[in-house]
Amino acid sequence: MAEKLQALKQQVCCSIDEAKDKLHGLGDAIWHHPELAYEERHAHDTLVRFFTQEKGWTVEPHYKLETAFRATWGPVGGADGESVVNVGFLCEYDALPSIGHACGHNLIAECGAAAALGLKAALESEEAWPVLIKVTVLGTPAEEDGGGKVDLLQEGSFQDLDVVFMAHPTQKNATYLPAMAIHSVLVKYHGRAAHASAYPWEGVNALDAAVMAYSNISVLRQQFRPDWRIHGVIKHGGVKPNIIPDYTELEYYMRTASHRDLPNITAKAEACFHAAAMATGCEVELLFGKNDFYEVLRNRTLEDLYEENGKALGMKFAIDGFSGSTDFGNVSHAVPGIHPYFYIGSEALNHTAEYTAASGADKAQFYTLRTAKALAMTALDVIFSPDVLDKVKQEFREAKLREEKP
Ligand SMILES: NCCCC(=O)N[C@@H](CCCN)C(=O)O
Repeated sequence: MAEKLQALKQQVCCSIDEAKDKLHGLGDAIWHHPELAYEERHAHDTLVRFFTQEKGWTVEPHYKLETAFRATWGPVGGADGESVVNVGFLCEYDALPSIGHACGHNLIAECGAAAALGLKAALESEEAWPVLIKVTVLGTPAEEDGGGKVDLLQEGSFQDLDVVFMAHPTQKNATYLPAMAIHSVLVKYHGRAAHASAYPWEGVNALDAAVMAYSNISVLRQQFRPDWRIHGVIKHGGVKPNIIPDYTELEYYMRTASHRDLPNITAKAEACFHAAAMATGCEVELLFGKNDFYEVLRNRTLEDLYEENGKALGMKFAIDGFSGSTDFGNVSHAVPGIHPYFYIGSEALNHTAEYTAASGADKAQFYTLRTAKALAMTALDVIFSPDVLDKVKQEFREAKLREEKP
């Protein structure tokens, strides 16, 4: 049995290696054409074309969202009437404003596609499987802004999946990093314009409100728990020194270790925004983001298997580190899964121009495809033994119960 599983894992690796040029072409096409959240039309079309050209995939473009897609293969194996084990791989492909693929989501898309291709090839190489198996690739837009996975969860797109996999590029390999829950808000101050020299007393200064809000938050921050974060930018700050700004806009991200604390951090931040409005006489409007992201619910069974497979491929794993937030967090509360991080051959930091360069460099290819192999090998572990899937699901149920306790 163990030898058979090893042979299948070998098949995963060979198939991904054989497909490396077209997989590189996929990641490259997305990297060269960065698109913002919910606008990833080129990436969507590129991925849809890719899976349409591959044999055996049923592809659904514009799946529930304009720039989402689903590609499915199977079911294969098993006997009639058996329930299907449906393994999901997720592809992200949105970029950041101004700096392109500075978070390497082009590589996430490539990695998800590669893992799915590798797993399919291994499954095809074997005639008899004890269970019915299906492979699903979900193209999930808008991770950087909005949360396409949360939209898709609300549409029921994850309901028939048993386990989900994706991986995110960063400076090291890690089976897990503590992604934070996040809530966002757009803050708009409305004041009154006036000539800033001739009759300033007629004005109501919306920039003063924005600056006070920024300072209030900065003061508040020193009383935060170490695992809370808040950060913002002034998106509009006025147009000319001699016009008292009648409109300003800020955007803030509020993060906590658990989504249960988001209402607490939000209430504190709201007080800061309202205080600035009251002090300056401005009106304030708070527009909260449509989807909160949850922290990632861990599945150690999957993490351990992934680490074992990664190590067999030569990966070295870090045991600590920091992260931002991800809408995979919400997925992990609905379906067991993992969201490991992978090194791409560069020490550059995510969300910098240097990282954009690193995620488009040829050097990143080896690491991305190695990660895809480890994901597909882990999927094989789950498929190959019903006990492993039972353990994964049991751990998920227990984590949910713990998490739901008051
Ligand atoms: N953990 C993956 C990092 C990806 C990332 O940077 N995501 C953004 C999400 C912002 C959602 N509005 C982040 O700032 O954490």
